[in-house]
Amino acid sequence: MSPCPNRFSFLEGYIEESVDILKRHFHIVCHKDFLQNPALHGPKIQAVFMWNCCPAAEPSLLKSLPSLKVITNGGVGIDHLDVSLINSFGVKVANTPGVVSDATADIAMGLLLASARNIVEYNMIAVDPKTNYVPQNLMGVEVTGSTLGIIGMGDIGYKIAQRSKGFNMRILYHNRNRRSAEDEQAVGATYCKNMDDLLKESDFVALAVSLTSKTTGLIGRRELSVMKPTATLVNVSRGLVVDQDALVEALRSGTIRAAALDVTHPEPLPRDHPLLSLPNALITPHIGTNTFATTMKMVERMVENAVAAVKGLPLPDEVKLK
Ligand SMILES: O=CC(=O)O
Repeated sequence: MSPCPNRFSFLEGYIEESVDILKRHFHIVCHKDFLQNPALHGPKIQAVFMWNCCPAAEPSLLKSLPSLKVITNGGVGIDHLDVSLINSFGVKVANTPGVVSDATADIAMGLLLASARNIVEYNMIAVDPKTNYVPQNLMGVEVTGSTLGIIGMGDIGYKIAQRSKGFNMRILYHNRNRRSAEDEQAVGATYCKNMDDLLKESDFVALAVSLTSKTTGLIGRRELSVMKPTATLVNVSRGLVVDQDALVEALRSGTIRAAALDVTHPEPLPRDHPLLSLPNALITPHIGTNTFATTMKMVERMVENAVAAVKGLPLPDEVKLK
């Protein structure tokens, strides 16, 4: 793609190397600069580049961007965007599916292993010379050969299954649609039409669904009570998929063993949130895609979507309402 200095876009929260990619194709207007003079910048903006932590694309913003062709989101989840509202302004929405799946599946496995084997606690013990090292008091649970239940078997869920196969895990999955027999065989996954069957049998339950009205609160008090008391809940989807109050209660009462969460609601959690002080909750601040390689791939894909929209061409990853 050739440089196109007549294209304008927002910019917020980008690493330097990715800014270079953006600048090859767009003049950049940072969100904070835009806010200082919307009347000057607004009419020129043709593409908004955003992450899910950015301010929402509200009607007042959309009205102030008459030349806008596309909102291009870094990441697969677009639950923070009202696609039909945005489309009603003649603006397309794009995301970056595919390129985020490996890194997100890696984080799911990282959380699973860290929680199972108390890696964070042991790191604290190892670096604190005052602590007595008594491993018997902090036994981990075995990952190899255990049962993993994956809820949401899209690209990310499937990549979690691929990784789990290397740990000789028994893999159960629950998904709106059953995967093909070849997909199931390739990772040795068994379909559970009924989610409770998966919850009852799994030592680890990994959530990899998109957040929709159907998946909001999918794991609540009842579902947690169906899980084994020795089970660990891993969430790399969205915080709202889990009823957090019910989760706190389940972790306190021993209804389940532990939770390892890359996503919460809200993000970040307020400093006094009970989840932050529970010894059996391991929290990371939504870093599923946060590697250099994946970030660069996301930005490249965001740019491809934006350039296509500005040129009036089909978008590689347009989000279309079903
Ligand atoms: O949260 C990350 C994503 O939606 O890709």
